[in-house]
Amino acid sequence: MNNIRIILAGPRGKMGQEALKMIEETPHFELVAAVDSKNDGLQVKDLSGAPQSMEAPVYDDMENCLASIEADVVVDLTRPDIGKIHLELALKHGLRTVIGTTGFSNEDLERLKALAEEKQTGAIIAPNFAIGAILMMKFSQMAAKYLPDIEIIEKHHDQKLDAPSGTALKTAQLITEVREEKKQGHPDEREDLKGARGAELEGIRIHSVRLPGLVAHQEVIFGGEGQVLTIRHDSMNRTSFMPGVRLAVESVMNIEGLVYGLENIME
Ligand SMILES: NC(=O)C1=CN([C@@H]2O[C@H](COP(=O)(O)OP(=O)(O)OC[C@H]3O[C@@H](n4cnc5c(N)ncnc54)[C@H](O)[C@@H]3O)[C@@H](O)[C@H]2O)C=CC1
Ligand SMILES: O=C(O)C1=N[C@H](C(=O)O)C[C@H](O)C1
Repeated sequence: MNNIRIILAGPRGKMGQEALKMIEETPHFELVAAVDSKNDGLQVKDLSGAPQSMEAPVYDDMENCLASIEADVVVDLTRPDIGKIHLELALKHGLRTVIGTTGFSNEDLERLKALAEEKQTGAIIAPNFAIGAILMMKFSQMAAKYLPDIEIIEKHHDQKLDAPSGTALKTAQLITEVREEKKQGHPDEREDLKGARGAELEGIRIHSVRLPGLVAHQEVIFGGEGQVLTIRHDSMNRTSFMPGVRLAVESVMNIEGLVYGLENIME
């Protein structure tokens, strides 16, 4: 297999540091540059938490990096607002792209899909890279056909910027593919404290918890007459996401167009 040359955006972040280790440990991956919010001109090995063997330049601007560096794939693990911009820039340069940030609207997805097709390149947006979380979403879609009253509780660390999580949104979207929109709870229920019933997507309630000590956790709760089914996934650390990042980088080399969700590339 030829080496896959990677530009990583967000190398100092919690996910970025894990991704650097994963790239270093993968024989056919090669880090050719990193894009950080600062530290232009340094080497990746100079960044805190980076492996000392990584002799790739750091850029503080994605456009400069793309203009200067030959690469195969851009991996973005930055922030919801920045991931979107980086994806568009990378696609315009005809580069393959793996995006771990969330917050893409349906309009964004349509626009970026058209751009990937126009540039005849591939992109993967993965709201969750953990294989267990993908299974949780698939099992939830399966269960929703039979138990259509559903609430989602997602719990994350208190540094998370977006709510609800991309995983909760993707779970709800997958469920809406197999379940009619429905009003849940009592027809006359009221919120005496705003937000008490959580957010709503086609009748599915989504509740977001943010606390120190948490990493990334989700429960999908299905209620039926005399029974409750809970499907739950926990990421205890960020290493849990790395097999999925590796799979996405390898897979994006062979796809054309935009793929939204790792479930679409898992065999
Ligand atoms: N898809 C998935 O499975 C997962 C996705 N995430 C998402 O990945 C992103 C990163 O998560 P964490 O590492 O926990 O966050 P973090 O806050 O620890 O790291 C984000 C990094 O991005 C950098 N950054 C900000 N603006 C930038 C720019 N313009 N250019 C380059 N770098 C920039 C920051 O300096 C920081 O080092 C978040 O959006 C999070 O929601 C996190 C975990 C799993
Ligand atoms: O910000 C995080 O940490 C995570 N973000 C993703 C999301 O929004 O679902 C994936 C995972 O839950 C961790």
